[in-house]
Parts: sequence; C-alpha cells; structure tokens
Amino acid sequence: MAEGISGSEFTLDSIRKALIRQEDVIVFSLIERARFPMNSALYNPRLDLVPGFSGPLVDFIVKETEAVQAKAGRYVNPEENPFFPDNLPPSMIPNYNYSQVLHPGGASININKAIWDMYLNQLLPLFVDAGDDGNYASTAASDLICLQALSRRIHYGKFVAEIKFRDAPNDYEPPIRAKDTDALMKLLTDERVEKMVKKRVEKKADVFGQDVNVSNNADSKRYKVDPSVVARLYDEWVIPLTKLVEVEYLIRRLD
Ligand SMILES: O=C(O)C(=O)C[C@]1(C(=O)O)C=C[C@@H](O)C=C1
Repeated sequence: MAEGISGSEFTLDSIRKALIRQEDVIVFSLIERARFPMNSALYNPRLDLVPGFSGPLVDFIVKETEAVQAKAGRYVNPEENPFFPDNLPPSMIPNYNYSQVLHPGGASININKAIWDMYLNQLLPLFVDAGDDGNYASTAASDLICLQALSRRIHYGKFVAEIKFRDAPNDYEPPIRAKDTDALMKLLTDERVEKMVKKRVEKKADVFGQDVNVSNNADSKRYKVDPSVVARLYDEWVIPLTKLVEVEYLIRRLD
C-alpha cells in the first residue's frame, strides 16, 4: 500500500503527502498520452473492431487488462477501483494483508463512471492533437495509466474523509446524522490547500513538460501538456470529484 495509509502513518499530513506524490504520476501520464494523437477510432462504439466484442476498442482493452490485474490481486488493495467491476475474476494470489483503515460502509464507493466520462469526453480533447496514427493498443494502454492515476487520486477522498472524521468526530457526527451534505462539504473544504494544489500542479506541468537540453536554455517554451490544462483538470474535476467521494464516504460513516 502506498505511503500514508498504513498503521501509525495514517495522518492528514501523510495522506496529503501521498496526494502530492500522485500529482507527479498524473502529470507524467498525461505527458505520455499526449505523444499520441486523438486516435478516435479507439473510442468509437460503432466500429466493432474486435470480433465477438461489442463496444469501443478502448473498452475491450481496459476490460481485459483489468481482468488480468484482478487475477494478480490489484483490486484487493483498497486504493484501487476498477472501471469495469462487473464479472471481474477473483484474485489468484495469496492475499496481502492490507491495513483496513476504511469504514466498511464507504469502502466500496466507486465513481469511475464519472471519471471515465470526464476523461474521454472533456479532458482528452483539451490536450491531445487531432489525428490518427493507428497506435490504438499503445494509446489505450496510456489512457488506462491516466485513468487509473486519476481514479486512485480521486478515490483517496475516502482516506482523507476517514482521517478528517477521526480527527474531529464531534464536528462531523451532527451533519452526518442530519444527512446534511452541504454542511459536510463546507466542513471538509480547505480553500487555502486547494489553491496551493492548483498552483503546484500547474508548476509541475511547466517543469516536467519542457524540452530539456544540455545548455539548460529552454529557448522556446514548448510544453508537452499545457500547464493551464492541468490546473483546470484539478480545478474543475479532480478536486470537486475528490470532495464528492469525501461527502459520499462521510454520509455512510456511521452506518
Ligand atoms: O487536503 C484535503 O484536506 C482534502 O480534502 C483534499 C482536497 C483536494 O482534493 O486536494 C479536497 C478538499 C479540500 O478543500 C482540500 C484539498
């Protein structure tokens, strides 16, 4: 399990450090995806490119990859949530003893449908060039890396919510009992932190996405992924969806 969640290390500070580390993975995964053009045939539900499989090629690749990873135990880890949870095969390997810090009521929250929709329909067109180079399998593999990184980050909201609840149960219990989602949203929001997160990811996209040359003069700033798109990704989708997961989790926290 990643840093920040196991045993004595489970604090708001350690969880935030894990979120910061995940920013690197998200920015790099977007940079990788930007190597390929849109390759829209991959997402076309009418093309039926795989005999015997009905649906877009990307669904086929993600479903099959998730099935292999499920057999190898990926979804036994409470940080991981599949995009196609129906009919996933069970893990075939001996269970690793993950620390179970989540309350069972909220542990199974899965908002991957919303993440999938956001990624394919809204985010991709913002940072990928038009065109088709035929590299569908490689493109789908890098889509899956982006999707898994975004999903892990957003579902970390469960761990954030759990630690916030444990740190201040007296503040959280009344709105949970009243099912007051607006009050919960207000309580868990820290605008100062959100501002910092958005600034930092924009800077990471700036630094990680430049062409580096030996003379160290980045004469023309040609970004692999526009830093403002990464800031927008966090502002419009990553942070709001993380907060949605936090509220959903808290609502179930006393079940
Ligand atoms: O760090 C926190 O306290 C979180 O809840 C995470 C997060 C985020 O998604 O980055 C979400 C809500 C807060 O307003 C601040 C940041």
